[in-house]
Parts: sequence; C-alpha cells; structure tokens
Amino acid sequence: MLDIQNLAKSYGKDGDGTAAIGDVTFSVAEGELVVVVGPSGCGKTTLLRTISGLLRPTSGSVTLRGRPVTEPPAEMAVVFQDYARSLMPWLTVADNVTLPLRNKGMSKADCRAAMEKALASVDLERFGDRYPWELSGGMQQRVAIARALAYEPQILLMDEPFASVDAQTRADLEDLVLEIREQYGMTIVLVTHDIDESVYLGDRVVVLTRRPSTVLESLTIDLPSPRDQIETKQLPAFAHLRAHVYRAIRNRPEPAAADLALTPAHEGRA
Ligand SMILES: Nc1ncnc2c1ncn2[C@@H]1O[C@H](COP(=O)(O)OP(=O)(O)OP(=O)(O)O)[C@@H](O)[C@H]1O
Repeated sequence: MLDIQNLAKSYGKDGDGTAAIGDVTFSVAEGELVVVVGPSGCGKTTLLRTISGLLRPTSGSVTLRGRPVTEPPAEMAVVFQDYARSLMPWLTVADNVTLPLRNKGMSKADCRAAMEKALASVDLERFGDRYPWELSGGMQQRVAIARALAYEPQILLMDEPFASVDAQTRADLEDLVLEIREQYGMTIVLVTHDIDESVYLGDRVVVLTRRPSTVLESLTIDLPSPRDQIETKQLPAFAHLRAHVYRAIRNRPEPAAADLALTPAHEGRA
C-alpha cells in the first residue's frame, strides 16, 4: 500500500544542512501496523513528515497505492505528539473533531454523525461541548485521535503519539490504537523511541540506525493477538524480541548461543 524507496532528507538550503535520513526503504502492506523505532534524533519525525507529504524528500520517493506522495494525501491522517499545539483551544472538542470534515466538504449531518462515532470510539462521547484545555493530557490526545478517526483515513500516521502522557495513560492509549485498528481496519505507521511500545503494538518493527538513518532491520512481530499489557509482556517471546530490538538500537551484538544459557530469564529465548 505504502512504498518508501531510497528516501533521503537533508535540511538547509538545497539540502546542504543536517542529513536526517540517509537512505530508507520499506513498504507497508494494507491493514498492517508498522512501528518505526530508532535512537534519539535519528530522523523519525523527519521520516514521518516526509511520508505524509508535509516535507519534500531530498531524493527517493514515497508512493501510496501506486501514486507518488507530493502533498498530504486525502486518504491519510496524521496524529502528532504535541496535542496541545494540534488542537484549537478556542473550539470545543466537537468542533475540533469536525473541522477537517467541514474542510473536506461533508454535510453538517454527516459531520455530526462521524464526530459522534469517533468520540465514542475514544470514550469521549460526553465531552463534545467541552474545550480542550478543560481536559487532561491523555483526554486531549484522545480528541486528536478522534479527529483523525472521524476523517476515516485509509492510513493513519502517528508521531510519538503518547510521549507527552503518563505511563498508565500511555498503556491505555496503546490499547486504544489496537482497538481502533480492529474496529476501522486501517493501515497504521507509528513512530516511537520506546522499544517496549514498538514490540507491543507492531505487526512489524522497522529499526533505524543513527542519523543519517538507514533501515537496520525489519522485524516481524509474531506475538499472539489480541495483545494484553500484562499477558503479552510476560511472554518469553516478548522479552526476546525487545532484547533483540534493544541490541540493534544500541549496536550491541546478539549473545552467542552458548551464552544464552547464562542470560537472565527475562532476556532468554522463547
Ligand atoms: N526543521 C529542521 N531544520 C533543521 N534541522 C532539523 C529540522 N528538524 C529536524 N532537524 C534535525 O534533523 C535531525 C533529525 O531530527 P528528527 O526530529 O527527525 O529526529 P527524531 O528521531 O524524531 O528525534 P527524537 O528522537 O528527538 O524525537 C536532528 O539532528 C534535528 O536536529
């Protein structure tokens, strides 16, 4: 569905400044949830913005269902980390959610129906007439997610969407994304620096190197679904996958087979 081919992005005039993305190639299949993870500052946000058509690549291409992405495509929605800046403080929650729908040319009745359905999906149906600043950080991020959902995108891009909330809320929002994915059947690309989160959420984890980033590894996550914050994270396979991704990001070699017997249980093989 989405093809990223030899993508490179450098900042500065004529791309002669910071080289954020060196050479990144990967594809995302229809309905897949791909998590991109990498060391701090490796260019994850730059990659997501380039995929969304908000930034132009220095070279390489992004193709969505065979069409080159040169501007934000109509079938794509993006959720950013910073909900405080992405919601309009002078609009109610309901108006924040319907704003992109009005711009899309939907009728008032259709906007309302889509808004109500999306707010119900994130458990905020009773908060439509409140203002964002009256809600907690986690609730505001749920509004931002509802706004993306109401738009009914075929593909949802999420940039560190839970970085600004506390750990408990983060776990709830992770599960919300998995539920939404089931309910709406959409394709999702999510960027994070959190290794546990990448393994917990992903069908596949794409591990980036340091900047200028390339793809170090594309790892299939064959953990059972539905995932569960306690059950899944207790599985030896989860511990093995997270250790694998951790080593890849830290550039540490896998232990030799003989050393595995000495590895603590939580890092052992499934
Ligand atoms: N608008 C910009 N102009 C110039 N350089 C930029 C710009 N945006 C990002 N950079 C630089 O590009 C590099 C990659 O930044 P980016 O934010 O994409 O990385 P990241 O992996 O998302 O970072 P983090 O882990 O901190 O979220 C960094 O060195 C950053 O300073």
